[in-house]
Amino acid sequence: MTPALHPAIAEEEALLARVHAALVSRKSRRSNRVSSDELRELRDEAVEVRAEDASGLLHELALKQRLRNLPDRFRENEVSADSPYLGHLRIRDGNEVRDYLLGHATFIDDGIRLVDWRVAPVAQIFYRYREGDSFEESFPGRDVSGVVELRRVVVIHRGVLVQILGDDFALWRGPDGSWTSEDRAVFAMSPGGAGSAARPGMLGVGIGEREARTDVTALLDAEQFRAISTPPEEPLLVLGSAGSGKTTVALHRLARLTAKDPARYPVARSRVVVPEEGLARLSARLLQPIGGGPAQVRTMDSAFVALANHVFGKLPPLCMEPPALVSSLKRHPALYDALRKRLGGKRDEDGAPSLHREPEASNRKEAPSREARAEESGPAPAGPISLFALRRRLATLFTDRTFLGGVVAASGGTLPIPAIEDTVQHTMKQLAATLDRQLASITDDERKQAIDGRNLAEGTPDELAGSIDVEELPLLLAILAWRGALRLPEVSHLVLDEAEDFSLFDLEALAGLVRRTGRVTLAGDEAQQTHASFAGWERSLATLGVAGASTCRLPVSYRCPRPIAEVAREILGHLAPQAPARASRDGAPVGRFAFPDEAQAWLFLSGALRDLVEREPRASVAVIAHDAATARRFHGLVEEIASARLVADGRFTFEPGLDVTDVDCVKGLEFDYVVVPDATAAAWPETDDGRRRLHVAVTRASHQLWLVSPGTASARLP
Ligand SMILES: Nc1ncnc2c1ncn2[C@@H]1O[C@H](COP(=O)(O)OP(=O)(O)OP(=O)(O)O)[C@@H](O)[C@H]1O
Repeated sequence: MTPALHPAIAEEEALLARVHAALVSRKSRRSNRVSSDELRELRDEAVEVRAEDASGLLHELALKQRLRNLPDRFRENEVSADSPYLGHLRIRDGNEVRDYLLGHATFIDDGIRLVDWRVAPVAQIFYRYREGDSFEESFPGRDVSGVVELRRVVVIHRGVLVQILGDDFALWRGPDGSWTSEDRAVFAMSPGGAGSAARPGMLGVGIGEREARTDVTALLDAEQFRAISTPPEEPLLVLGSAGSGKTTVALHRLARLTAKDPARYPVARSRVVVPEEGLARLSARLLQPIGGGPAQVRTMDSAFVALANHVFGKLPPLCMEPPALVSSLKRHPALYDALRKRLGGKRDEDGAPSLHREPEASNRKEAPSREARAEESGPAPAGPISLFALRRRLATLFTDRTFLGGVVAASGGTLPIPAIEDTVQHTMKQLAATLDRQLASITDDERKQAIDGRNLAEGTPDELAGSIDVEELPLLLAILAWRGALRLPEVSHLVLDEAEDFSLFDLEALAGLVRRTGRVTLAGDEAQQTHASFAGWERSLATLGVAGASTCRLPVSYRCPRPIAEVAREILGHLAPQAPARASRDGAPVGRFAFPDEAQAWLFLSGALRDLVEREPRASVAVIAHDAATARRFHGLVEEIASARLVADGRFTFEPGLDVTDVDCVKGLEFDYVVVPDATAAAWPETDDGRRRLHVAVTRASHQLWLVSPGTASARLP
């Protein structure tokens, strides 16, 4: 502990004590709030008492009246005594010195100025300047200038000050209450970076020992804050490599603009759409403390089911997991172009039956009036488009080998030829009469059940009869949009995270939510696309209706320490961006282990994991396999570890412990430790897709990565 830093600790502890005292005093004044009856009694008394007693009573009356009228904003935005603020700023303006505390709520009392980072103009100074910098800023109605005398990030956990990060030092309190100092560079992101001298052969760098993490709101860098402060009416695309803070920026932007102008941008009418369940859960958790809790966070599937319900009413049964190639074809830009040519015009061009029917016969829930439609999107079609007719037209195309062959040919090799036959066969099964219809002549219901009580169709190809693929919903909505017939309720702001995974159909449909406003934030990284659906940023933005969106590229990779960032880059090979993001810190070397077969590899690994969760029960550990079946098999080996969870559907709890999962579930997520248990050439092939998927898996680690290869190691591994 550097003795020169003692005054910083004393100063911050004294400040926290003052804040706590002010909070207690505010609370007791509030609990003294008086009812109207009490006030009336006091007033009556004041009229009746003798003159010499009246002044005391009147004073009490005035005080109680004032307490009663405390503004509501203090009631809504409670400052928590457990963690009242996250930053401390001192500025000098001439002879005047002022201290500000930065938090998630406003509290101005007893000489304490605690301001909400989202709305307080002074927050700009905190994010844009460092200690010793002179500043000049324009705040609404005035210009301010001065010098930043002090700028510290603080972590207060359960009411106790546990970390102070100055611009060039880091201090933290150990469990015994003693303080330790470090150079700030070692401490760039979160406590686990310390102890990075771990040997590569040992899993564990001490991350689990500390409980409190620095609030990322206090750590935002100037670039990130600039992106967050983009005017709310401007669409914004946030790019950056894995872990550069894209999600952080997108969600903070949403929280800030909805807090600054809640009437125009009501948070409850804002929407966040992400590809997978895990990221949806994480986004909802991240939004909570920054004031974005009421925003609607949806996975793509659930968002499109809701929108299709709104437009078409009741939907047929949905096939949630169509064969992989069918799904790739239905999300591909080549299909978008081919369908747009066939079905995109206001009139059917190929003499096929009309897709429209008269409004009376429609199953649309809220058919807009013709006048409304004409006003919003030019000439109205003959009537709302019928879901039934639309599906029939699509099914005709999805069983037309010549049409599908054209799509595959136009895909530039990104769709394989078997996608044609897979799509035809799958569509035929969906077109078949449902088993219920085939068995309509059997009247005894019991005879229509299997002996285990399940429906006869369950688990058989008959199950598909009458269903439509969930991927087809955006496609149906996009066709309506092309024909000027898509009417969706507008949202106040739309965030699309992992935007490289949104197909053109998805974007065309979602454009309906922001058609007139363009109020969107997209966050993405082309190196992380895990489907062949990405059509490039330019086309994606144009399809969403925000072709001129501002773009920012975040330059620092915060999540992964340097050794992991380097391995990730080598895995990407020619797909890596020209200018690599700067890794924010060093860390433990990546562990590489090769074994002749799975039995040995996994035996070794399960022992190492058992040790790790015992040693660091507070750490988050993920075993990320290339597919769900491998994850399930590996889980079988560790299931007796109390904190081991198999996560196949993205339902992460974000509790400490061991999650065994697969790469499709983890996009956008982060774990202290990541282990890839099947780092082999077979599991992660040498294709662009294979590289990107392995890259996604390894970049989930914020402290240490292990790659375990049973059999031939992936050639992609350095
Ligand atoms: N300025 C910052 N200082 C320190 N940590 C930061 C900063 N910005 C973001 N982080 C942290 O870096 C990690 C990665 O952030 P985030 O998930 O937003 O990145 P991302 O670019 O969306 O990643 P991915 O591409 O994997 O989805 C998080 O732990 C976040 O809290």
